[in-house]
Amino acid sequence: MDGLLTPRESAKFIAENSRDVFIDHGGVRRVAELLLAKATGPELRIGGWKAIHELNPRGADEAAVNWVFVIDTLNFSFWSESDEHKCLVGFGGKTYSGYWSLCAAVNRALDEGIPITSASYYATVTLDEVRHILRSDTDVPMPLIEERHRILNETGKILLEKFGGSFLNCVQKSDKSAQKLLHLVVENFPSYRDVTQFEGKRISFYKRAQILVADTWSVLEGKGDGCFEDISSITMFADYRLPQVLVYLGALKYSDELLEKLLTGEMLFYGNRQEVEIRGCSVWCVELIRDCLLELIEKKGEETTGEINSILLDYYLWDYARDHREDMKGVPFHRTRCIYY
Ligand SMILES: Nc1nc2c(c(CN[C@H]3C=C[C@H](O)[C@@H]3O)cn2[C@@H]2O[C@H](COP(=O)(O)O)[C@@H](O)[C@H]2O)c(=O)[nH]1
Repeated sequence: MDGLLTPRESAKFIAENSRDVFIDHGGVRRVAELLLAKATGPELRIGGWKAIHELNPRGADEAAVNWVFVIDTLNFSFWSESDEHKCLVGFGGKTYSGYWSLCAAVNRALDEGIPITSASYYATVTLDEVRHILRSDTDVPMPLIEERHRILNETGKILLEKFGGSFLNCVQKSDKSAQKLLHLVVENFPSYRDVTQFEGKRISFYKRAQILVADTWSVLEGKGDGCFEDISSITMFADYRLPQVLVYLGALKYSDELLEKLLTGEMLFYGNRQEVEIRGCSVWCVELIRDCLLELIEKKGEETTGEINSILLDYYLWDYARDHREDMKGVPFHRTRCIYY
């Protein structure tokens, strides 16, 4: 699309023109110092994706790549009105909420013999079947079930028509370029087109497309078809958890007016100025944290296992938010109901 800014350009432009969201450079440095202590640990490396998360596939084969594709096609909007009443999914003796409830539901379906990761199945899956597959153990269903059904049918049909029914074919068409894969995804799959406008410019976040590239890189362990030479060009993924944790850690600040609005639980519509500022400033904030961290590692002369990029920082901060849910209770996340994040 002409005049469309890349996610990185969009984030920089938004941060430079934001009125209600601000990056705190002292906070950026403090987060970089927090991460420095982890720089040589198991979290800030590609292997963490499998080692830390039991629901993620163990394999690196075509089935694992197609698991990632269907998960990231549905990877949006898990937040519930009240934290006490939410969708929960039991699997393997554990109970999962939020994003993990989706992974648990997909793994439960596979265990029940439902081929939910096969495009030939989900291209024509019915709404009732999707309701069964994503069913909650509580009386609160997973949000946006109808949209998830529509997107599964749409995405499955396109994968069958254009990529022989397997996302691995799409990956192989990218010639080991993360940017080429990102653009193949957004050009062919409409539900991934996370674009809007800000101050008269057309901006892109591509949150689900970027996390799809990142998760493909992770599931393939950065090897073979997943050896993207430009993987570090992928920015952090603009969801609703990362802003919350960046505010909690002091790297991001909201104006009093915006904070008041979020504390009352008011919804922000997709593309609303303040919603765009929250997402854009969060992406730019993580870029600055990464730059600061790489400087600190340089100064310390520390050897790290492989390059630390925005993907690994994002994964770490997202897991951190999960592990500190209680401590973060006082910091609101922004409530936008949409299919993009
Ligand atoms: N920025 C960013 N956002 C991420 C993820 C993930 C999970 N992905 C990786 C992490 C571990 C696995 O290994 C996956 O590879 C989900 N989300 C978003 O969060 C929201 C759900 O939050 P809660 O309601 O608390 O479950 C929703 O918008 C969802 O889209 C990530 O990593 N980064």
